[in-house]
Amino acid sequence: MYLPTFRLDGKTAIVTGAGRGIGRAIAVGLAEAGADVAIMSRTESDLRETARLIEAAGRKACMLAMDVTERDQVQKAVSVVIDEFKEINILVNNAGMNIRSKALEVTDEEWQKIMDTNLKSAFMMSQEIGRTMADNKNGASILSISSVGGHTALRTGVVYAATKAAMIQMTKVLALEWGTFGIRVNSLGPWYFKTPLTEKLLSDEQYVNDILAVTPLNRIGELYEIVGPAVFLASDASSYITGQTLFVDGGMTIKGF
Ligand SMILES: NC(=O)C1=CN([C@@H]2O[C@H](COP(=O)(O)OP(=O)(O)OC[C@H]3O[C@@H](n4cnc5c(N)ncnc54)[C@H](OP(=O)(O)O)[C@@H]3O)[C@@H](O)[C@H]2O)C=CC1
Ligand SMILES: C[C@H](O)[C@@H]1OC(=O)[C@H](O)[C@@H]1O
Repeated sequence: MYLPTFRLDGKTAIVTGAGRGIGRAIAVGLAEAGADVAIMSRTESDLRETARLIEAAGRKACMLAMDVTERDQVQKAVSVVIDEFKEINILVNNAGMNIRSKALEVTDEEWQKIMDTNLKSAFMMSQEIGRTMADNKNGASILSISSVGGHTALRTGVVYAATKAAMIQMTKVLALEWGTFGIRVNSLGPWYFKTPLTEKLLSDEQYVNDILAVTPLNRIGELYEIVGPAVFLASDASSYITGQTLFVDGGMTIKGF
């Protein structure tokens, strides 16, 4: 038999920023693949809807309304999830935001907010959960949601791009350090998907035309198209893959002329 399993039956996962958008899609997709899923964001009503979808998929949901930029809240949330699920096999660092200022207009507050939400949160979550994964040596998987903006220049903000590029490097170094514990660390680099973060931009016809002009598949991605790669990297089907970034971008990052 050559085909490995893409299923996650008996596994447990944590997804940050799972209240809506890509995080909700990945959280529900992991549940549909068999995992019990802990979900984190600040808006409880959003989390309740995601939890409903996870339970509709027949899996357990553990809801944590919290701020991923605060170390004490991260530590408390991880401890609650360990109490509930006993161990954590999969971490998805998805929480993120952007303030699309031109470089000359970026304020110190904007810098800090984007850095804390996108990068510091992913590192703190990886540290706090990596500790437990290292103890369990159970073949864990950490997946961070970077962006094509971590690989190529976008007009959507220098600070955001810096956080997403840093996530790609953080992925490589954590993969190097934690391979000995059997922990795999990878990233996904999405191009545009329609979510609350991008809804306004994607309602502008000219902006969408500009996107399609640099996208070989000539269309915007559908949320299920980011879920498949996420389940792949979370599952044993990618058991020999670590330190990598998989761009889910309709070909945008290879666009030449
Ligand atoms: N959509 C796209 O086209 C692309 C998105 N990405 C990346 O994908 C990830 C998800 O993006 P997307 O789904 O579009 O974004 P959304 O804004 O739709 O969702 C972001 C999620 O993160 C949560 N979140 C934000 N800040 C915090 C915080 N401090 N503490 C806890 N949760 C927080 C939000 O909930 P709440 O505000 O209630 O806390 C929300 O659930 C981001 O990292 C983004 O950079 C990358 C490339 C393209
Ligand atoms: C593709 C980018 O990650 C995405 O595009 C946006 O406008 C968002 O702010 C992100 O930068």
